[in-house]
Amino acid sequence: MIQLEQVSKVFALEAGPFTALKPADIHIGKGEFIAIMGPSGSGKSTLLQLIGGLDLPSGGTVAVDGVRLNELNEKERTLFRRTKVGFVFQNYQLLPMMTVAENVGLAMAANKASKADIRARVRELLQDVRLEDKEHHFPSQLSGGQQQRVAIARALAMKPGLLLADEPTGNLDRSNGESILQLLSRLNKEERITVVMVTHDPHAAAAADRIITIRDGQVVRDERDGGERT
Ligand SMILES: Nc1ncnc2c1ncn2[C@@H]1O[C@H](COP(=O)(O)OP(=O)(O)OP(=O)(O)O)[C@@H](O)[C@H]1O
Repeated sequence: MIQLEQVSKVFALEAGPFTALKPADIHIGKGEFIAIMGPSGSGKSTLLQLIGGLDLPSGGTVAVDGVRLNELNEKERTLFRRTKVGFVFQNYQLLPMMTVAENVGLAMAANKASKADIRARVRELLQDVRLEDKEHHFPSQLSGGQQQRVAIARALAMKPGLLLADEPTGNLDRSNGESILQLLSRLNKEERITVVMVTHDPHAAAAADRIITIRDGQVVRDERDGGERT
């Protein structure tokens, strides 16, 4: 489903070029649940952004469902992100002036879906994350765990096959973090959504079926079910 071939990322800094990701080959199959681990600054978020087309590599290619992201123009890449990928962030990134229902329906509204379709899908999603009674609340009226569940519902609005989560449990206590991990696992197992989650928490990573470890911009380990792959 996702193929990274010799993908690298170099940032041009005043002090000179800085390599955030050294050339890496990573293949992610449909329906996998992957954790990307590594110390702070090792390149985890950079890798996630390349997979999701939020950024383009300096070298190599990223292909999702056979589509090479570097061959898309800006408009096509925006459409790709909006329809094929769901993004979840550590700080939820909900819009504070919009209700839960409006936040969840945002991508559909941007894609010009009808009001009735949006209402039906939002209801379905909020049931899925067990927040059907919070439809008219504003994000500030919810707990962190609830806000993250809204963010996950929002990410799923366009029925993407791929969910990318950057430290989704990073701001949550153990029990709220646990419920987010269970939700991601259920979406992965029951709805066959491919999940790629960045985390530095080994407990969170244990929810995944495969753990890719990065250090200093280099993939140093790729482990599945306790057995090493590379
Ligand atoms: N836009 C940018 N411009 C310059 N340098 C960047 C940029 N984005 C990331 N970097 C650098 O690339 C390296 C990798 O950053 P990245 O955010 O991928 O790390 P990370 O493993 O996700 O870290 P953390 O766990 O702290 O979030 C860091 O040294 C960072 O400073």
